[in-house]
Amino acid sequence: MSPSVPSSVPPSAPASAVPASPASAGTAQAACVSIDLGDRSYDIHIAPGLLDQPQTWSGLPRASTALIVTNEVVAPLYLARLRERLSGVYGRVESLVLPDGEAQKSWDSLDRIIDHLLAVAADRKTVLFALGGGVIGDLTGFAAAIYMRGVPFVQVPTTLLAQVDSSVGGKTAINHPRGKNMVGAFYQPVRVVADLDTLDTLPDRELSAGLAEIIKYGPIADAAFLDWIEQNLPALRARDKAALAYAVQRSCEIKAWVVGQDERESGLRAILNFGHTFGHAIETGMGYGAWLHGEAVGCGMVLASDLSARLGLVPTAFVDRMKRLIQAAGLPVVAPALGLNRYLELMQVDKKNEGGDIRFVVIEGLGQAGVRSAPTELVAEVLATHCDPAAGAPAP
Ligand SMILES: NC(=O)c1ccc[n+]([C@@H]2O[C@H](COP(=O)([O-])OP(=O)(O)OC[C@H]3O[C@@H](n4cnc5c(N)ncnc54)[C@H](O)[C@@H]3O)[C@@H](O)[C@H]2O)c1
Ligand SMILES: O=C(O)C(=O)C[C@@H](O)[C@H](O)[C@H](O)COP(=O)(O)O
Ligand SMILES: [Zn+2]
Repeated sequence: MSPSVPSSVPPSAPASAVPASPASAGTAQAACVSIDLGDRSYDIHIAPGLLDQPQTWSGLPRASTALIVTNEVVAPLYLARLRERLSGVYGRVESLVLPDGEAQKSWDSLDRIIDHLLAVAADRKTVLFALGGGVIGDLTGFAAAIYMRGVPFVQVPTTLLAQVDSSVGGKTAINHPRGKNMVGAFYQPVRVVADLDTLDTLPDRELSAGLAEIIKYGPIADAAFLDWIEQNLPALRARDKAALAYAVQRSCEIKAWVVGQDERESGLRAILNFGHTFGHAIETGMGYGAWLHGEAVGCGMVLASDLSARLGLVPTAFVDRMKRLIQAAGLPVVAPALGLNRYLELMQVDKKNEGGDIRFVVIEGLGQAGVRSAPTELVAEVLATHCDPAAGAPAP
């Protein structure tokens, strides 16, 4: 089955709200994107300054206790401010500060969250707040899904990647040494609060990682957005707030539109995995954290674009276009030489696979994606073209 994208992607924001070029740089527009999932529907709030506004935190599920889960990098930056706001809402505001890094998406960290909840006698109404990037979001979301069979949680994403992707859609997980996100649950947050001002403190390398997932939405669903990203890449890299606001909003609109139709990835949702079959293999094969998720996805999109071309679905000019854009975003475009057999072994556990066939998200035309298996010889050609033994981990 090939879940191609239907022709009607969600309409773009009104032209007046879209920064058309770097010349129109300015202040960010506040936006609210809704994700329509029946009784699991929720809003994604996107604006600068949200963290400190009392109204951001009103209307959440009532409870006596809130637990903020964050990490050692984010806590000194934002924990006190979130705690202050939440203490006006909840009688007791607890916090748990974990170490930083992709390696924390583990049984051990999950156990620490569950143990902390039990130690503070958190009841089944306790609300969890995931304050941080995708690692904290995926981990806290999974803890929320399983603690007492499910407690509400709020995503407070503080990386670009988390604001445009991981905080939205309810995929929660931890990693396994054999594969990314291998243990997890579909479990939706009750709200997403994306304060654009938190991006001010993000290192450049992490900003680029977020750009990878933004770029992804163009070829899979919205050719006009791909054009816009190309034109506005310098503004995005310079952290122009209006450009970032639009990129976050448009990414969330597209993701909400996809997830609203296929919450549990029975078909269409798989297009959000463009670049991820190769990308997850790179992350796992290199050891979690050596390549950032966004870096591996960026490079993975180059390989998946080339595979699309070799399958005769897009012209080679499209591969060159994607490679140029990904490189210009500050992302690696040369994959590590793990060897064909190791790549195949790693991709053999991909969640999209069916009946032993490795399946890739391919581009079938600008703004349209599908999921297909490919002859091993073509995969080998792609790897031979884009892997280099000199491509170690990207420089921190
Ligand atoms: N659930 C999903 O749908 C989904 C989607 C995409 C990615 N993911 C997952 O997300 C993870 C990657 O997320 P990520 O890129 O946010 O990585 P991350 O969570 O590791 O954050 C990146 C780095 O930035 C730091 N940081 C966070 N906010 C900061 C801020 N405002 N200022 C300064 N530093 C800050 C973090 O401590 C970390 O060092 C991966 O595990 C990936 O698998 C999940
Ligand atoms: O939300 C989705 O669906 C995605 O595929 C988004 C991806 O960017 C994200 O990395 C996700 O965690 C990958 O999911 P997985 O099912 O391939 O582990
Ligand atoms: Zn991803």
